[in-house]
Amino acid sequence: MNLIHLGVNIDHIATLRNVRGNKYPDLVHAAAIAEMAGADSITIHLREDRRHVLDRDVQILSETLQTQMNLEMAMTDEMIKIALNNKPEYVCFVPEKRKELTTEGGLDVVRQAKKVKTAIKKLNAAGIRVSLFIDSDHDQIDAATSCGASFIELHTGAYANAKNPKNRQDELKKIADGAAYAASMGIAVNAGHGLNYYNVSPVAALPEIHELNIGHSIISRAVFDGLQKAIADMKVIIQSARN
Ligand SMILES: CC(=O)[C@@H](O)[C@H](O)COP(=O)(O)O
Ligand SMILES: NCC(=O)COP(=O)(O)O
Repeated sequence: MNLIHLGVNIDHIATLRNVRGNKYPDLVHAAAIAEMAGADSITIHLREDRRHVLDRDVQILSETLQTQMNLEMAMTDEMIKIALNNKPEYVCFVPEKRKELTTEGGLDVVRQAKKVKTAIKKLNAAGIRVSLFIDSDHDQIDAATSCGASFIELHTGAYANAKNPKNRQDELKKIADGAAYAASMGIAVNAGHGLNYYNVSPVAALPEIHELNIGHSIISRAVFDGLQKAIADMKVIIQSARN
């Protein structure tokens, strides 16, 4: 069987923690559960605005992860320094816009090929492999290959957000075409963004895809999956206090 890997993105555990400035829910705890459940890698996106994952999380997770860290980040000197200090197995360069709710598009590797190449060289020299989060476009795939990236991650957001079946099918075709083209160029292919329990299967079926990175939908489902027990546990505690 052609195995596919699952990278679990735990950003939104940090969103929940930061909203109250608490110590919980803790990312180390979340990552350990994800790994015990079968995650092949743990993805975290250290955003420049630190809206969820924090520098401290990267540092602690780099000491505790049993699998592999896929550190998503903007391609800036500050972020590259953080990666070099923490040595994740993978860095994935992602474009960031300050006001976006979540990542809106792929990295323009064609336009900044020289900068991408230099950054990849620096990280590779420290033993860190680099992935580029790009749209499914032949020119971008060619540029990623010639810059020396180990992987590309195809942005599945347009597919996931498509409002009608025809658009969704068109977006799926683009991803399928990009995956096949990238494989023919000899570069490994991951994919992710906005994948959920209802839309993931057609993407997972594409044979060239090595790993899917999925976060928001998994963390969201976990809330409902655990809600009944969480309430029952609290009932036991408050009732026991009266006994
Ligand atoms: C690159 C990508 O698709 C995800 O990492 C996404 O950007 C997660 O970041 P947020 O959790 O901040 O949306
Ligand atoms: N790189 C994509 C990712 O990490 C997960 O994104 P999402 O499932 O939270 O949209």
